[in-house]
Amino acid sequence: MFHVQNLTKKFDRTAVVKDISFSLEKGNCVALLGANGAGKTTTLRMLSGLLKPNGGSITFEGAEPGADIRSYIGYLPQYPVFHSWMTGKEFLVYVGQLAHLTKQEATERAEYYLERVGIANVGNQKVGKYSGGMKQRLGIAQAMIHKPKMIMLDEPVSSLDPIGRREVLTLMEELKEDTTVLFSTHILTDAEEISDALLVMHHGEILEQGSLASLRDKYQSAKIELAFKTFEEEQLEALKALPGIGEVTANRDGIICLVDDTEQARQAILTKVTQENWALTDFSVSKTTLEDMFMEVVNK
Ligand SMILES: Nc1ncnc2c1ncn2[C@@H]1O[C@H](COP(=O)(O)OP(=O)(O)OP(=O)(O)O)[C@@H](O)[C@H]1O
Repeated sequence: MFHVQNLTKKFDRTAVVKDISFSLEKGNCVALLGANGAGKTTTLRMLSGLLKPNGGSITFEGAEPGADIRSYIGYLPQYPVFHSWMTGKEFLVYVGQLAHLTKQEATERAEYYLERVGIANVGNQKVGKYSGGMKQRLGIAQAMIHKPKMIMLDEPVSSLDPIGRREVLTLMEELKEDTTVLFSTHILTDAEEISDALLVMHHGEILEQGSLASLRDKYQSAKIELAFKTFEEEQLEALKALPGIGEVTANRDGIICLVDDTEQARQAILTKVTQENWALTDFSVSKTTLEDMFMEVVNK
């Protein structure tokens, strides 16, 4: 329902978003995942109509040709500015009127969205007294007030404490019943927890995209993690030579073996450990995580 084609942005002569293309399905919650400086904010600002691209197109299915896309999109910036002397309700009525609603419509919507995002009880309190989590909820209500087809949230939970973070993540997951949600994050577990699909951005490019399930299918593999009381380089080499084992890497916590055949690899490792009398302190069989996938994609 929403298509981005060959979108590019340059600052001076440096391209920070490089020819990116993707589509979003209606009613999905999609994470734009990338490290600091990857180009996420620049992308969201272009998609929300705040920044002019140097090239490419953004289209909504069913939109009038040449229509202002801002009426289809709600946007919550990474550092939203609220008028702290206003109450939450006054603020929403104000932004509703800026979005060309009548005062009565804006008031009705303000009441509805205060309820929808779970802060109706503090709607008549000054925003200056809100916690970080309440402010983000108010920011989401502000982005929804004109009933957009899609909302874009830039790092919506990165400044919140664990409780606020949980509340806002749950709310975002619920919101896809009302609208499509695109949010940026550098936190892999947040993306994994609530999104249906991922766009993996690195140095201005979308390196990988797809549903969480399809990316898991493509990248997820079994792994065996080992730790020894003392670690020698020869152990690494010996493990690499065993049957059923793919790539072997060492980090400060131990050794990670990606395995092609879990049972064969498990038996081969344990036999080798016994034969060599290596002092094994940890042994676990698991699956690679989204973080492993991210590292694989960005290091390709
Ligand atoms: N107005 C600007 N002028 C020049 N360079 C800019 C401007 N805005 C962003 N950049 C550069 O573009 C690159 C991408 O920045 P952007 O803020 O889009 O990344 P990000 O993925 O959102 O990072 P973060 O997670 O740190 O917010 C960075 O190298 C940044 O320094």
